[in-house]
Amino acid sequence: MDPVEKNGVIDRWVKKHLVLYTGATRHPFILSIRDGTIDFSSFKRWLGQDYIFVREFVPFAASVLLKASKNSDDNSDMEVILSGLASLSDEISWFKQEAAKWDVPLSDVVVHKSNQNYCRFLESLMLPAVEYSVVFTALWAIETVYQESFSHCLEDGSKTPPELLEACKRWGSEGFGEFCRSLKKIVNRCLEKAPDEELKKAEVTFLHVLELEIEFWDMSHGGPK
Ligand SMILES: Cc1ncc(CO)c(N)n1
Repeated sequence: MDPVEKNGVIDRWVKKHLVLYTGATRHPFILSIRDGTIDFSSFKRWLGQDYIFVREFVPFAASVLLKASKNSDDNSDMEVILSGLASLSDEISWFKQEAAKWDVPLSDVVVHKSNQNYCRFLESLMLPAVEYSVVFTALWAIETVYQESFSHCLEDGSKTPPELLEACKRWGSEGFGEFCRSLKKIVNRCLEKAPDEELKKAEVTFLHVLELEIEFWDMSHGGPK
């Protein structure tokens, strides 16, 4: 393993903020999928809300792509982000299919407050003035929380209901894990070179993503509406 990856900024931050990080990646909602006790009405609520989130996430990812084309000193960044965007197209189709299967009408989902806050945060990051390393930190964190959460539901010994396996595999699969590792390498490289003030901003952004992810899971968790 290369030394940058082993001792990179990201690993330091994850260690430093482990309680919050674990709060986002081992949330009761995810644990209830893993132990098979999940209430399907919670899953349906998550499905409808996440479809809305993902639609907002597309322009955010596109804004990161735009920044990569202007600011990045490594040509391969763009290819990594582009592959992420391509899978988002597939993901939107999946949400539509899945929603039809579960009878979740996507056309009249009422956007929940926590989701709205999260989408507003994404919008604030799309502004041209927000640094590449800062938005890339957010991109990495957003994807990684899902990767760490859903892969946990696929580990040996988990009792994930068969109906939810496909959802877990979308983000929990080895392929998505590889994508997240590519993102992490890019963030670490950007942060190595970032001035202190920018580094501080990126760390605050990381923490903010973790908080918003926890609120998103909180919103999804619980019994029927
Ligand atoms: C809330 C949320 N966070 C992260 C992801 C991963 O793309 C997602 N689909 N939704």
